[in-house]
Amino acid sequence: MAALMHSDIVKAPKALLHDHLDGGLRPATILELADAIGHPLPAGDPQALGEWFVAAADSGSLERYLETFAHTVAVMQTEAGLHRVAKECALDLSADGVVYAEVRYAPEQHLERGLTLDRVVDAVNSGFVDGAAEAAAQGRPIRVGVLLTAMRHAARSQEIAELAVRYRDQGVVGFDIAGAEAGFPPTRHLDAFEYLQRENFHFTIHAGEAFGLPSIWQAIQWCGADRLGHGVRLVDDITGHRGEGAVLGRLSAYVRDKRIPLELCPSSNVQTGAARSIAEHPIGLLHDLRFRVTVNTDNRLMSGTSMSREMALLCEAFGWGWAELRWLTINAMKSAFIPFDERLAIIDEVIKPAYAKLLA
Ligand SMILES: O=c1[nH]cnc2c1ncn2[C@H]1C[C@H](O)[C@@H](CO)O1
Ligand SMILES: [Zn+2]
Repeated sequence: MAALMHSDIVKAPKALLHDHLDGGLRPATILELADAIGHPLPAGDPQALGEWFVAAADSGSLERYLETFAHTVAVMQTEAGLHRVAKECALDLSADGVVYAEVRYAPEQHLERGLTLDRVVDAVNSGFVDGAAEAAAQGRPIRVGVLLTAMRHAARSQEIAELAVRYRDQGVVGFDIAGAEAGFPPTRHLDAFEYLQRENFHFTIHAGEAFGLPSIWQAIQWCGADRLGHGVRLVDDITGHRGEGAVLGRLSAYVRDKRIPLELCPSSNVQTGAARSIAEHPIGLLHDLRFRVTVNTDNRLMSGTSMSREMALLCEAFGWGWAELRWLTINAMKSAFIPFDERLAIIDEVIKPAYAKLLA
């Protein structure tokens, strides 16, 4: 059977758990916002700027990949800029057929022009509300939940964790830490994670992307992460290959037994060197071994991608079809940070009926 086409996949409902707000701007918007504040950019038209981001992020190193965010974060320092970026994010995801998205960003990176943390969160939230309302009016409803990220090299995780909890009834559904992984273990932020656990709050941790098993082990066993951002290096704890009786070590077995969700981001991993190619991406093995695998975009701008494109690439590389896309989508929805009854409603009322038709 021919691989599913991108245009088919756009029409299917999708759930996205790992998408950075500051990694998903429209190039045209960056140009306009940068012009208004006099921020110099490496290219002068939307096409060339989009290509510049992908090429610069295609670096083979997480540290260099992260340098490209200087240009997106620079134009997200005002309420109007943040509102616009969030609104367009909701619209772009819904146009791609995403029905549920958790979008993350680090409020502490948006204070350069005098905003407070609360004003940053308010501006982003209102942008998402307006974008979701417009998407619904266009007949493509989307639910957006926000994750607040703390930067792992900085020292504001406790403050950001408290901010997330304060906004838990106003659109913020979880917490995360991101940034360079090597040299910045998750246990540096143990106080924040312990606080979040006492508050019965949800969090994910970027771990096992640029650094290996110790980072994943700390995220799960010291910090108590609900999910793993990437977690792709978990394969270092699995011996053997696809279809050849792979053997799980203690940590990978624990992650699988506990159904800890993996937020895998195939294109991003190829760009930062965490995987050699999509075809060689560990998602094939992790799928075969029935880990709780989810597919994500990470940074749509830096990877020139979308949920539908990531899925199309996987269908092409692994011969996957609607059955696998349904499995991935339900895995993601089961792993979302919104309440159980709301997750179930999206699975039963939106995802299952749509995939039943596609599979028929
Ligand atoms: O894949 C990633 N790994 C670690 N950090 C990341 C990744 N993608 C984005 N970030 C960082 C850069 C952003 O400025 C920050 C908040 O979204 O998170
Ligand atoms: Zn990420």
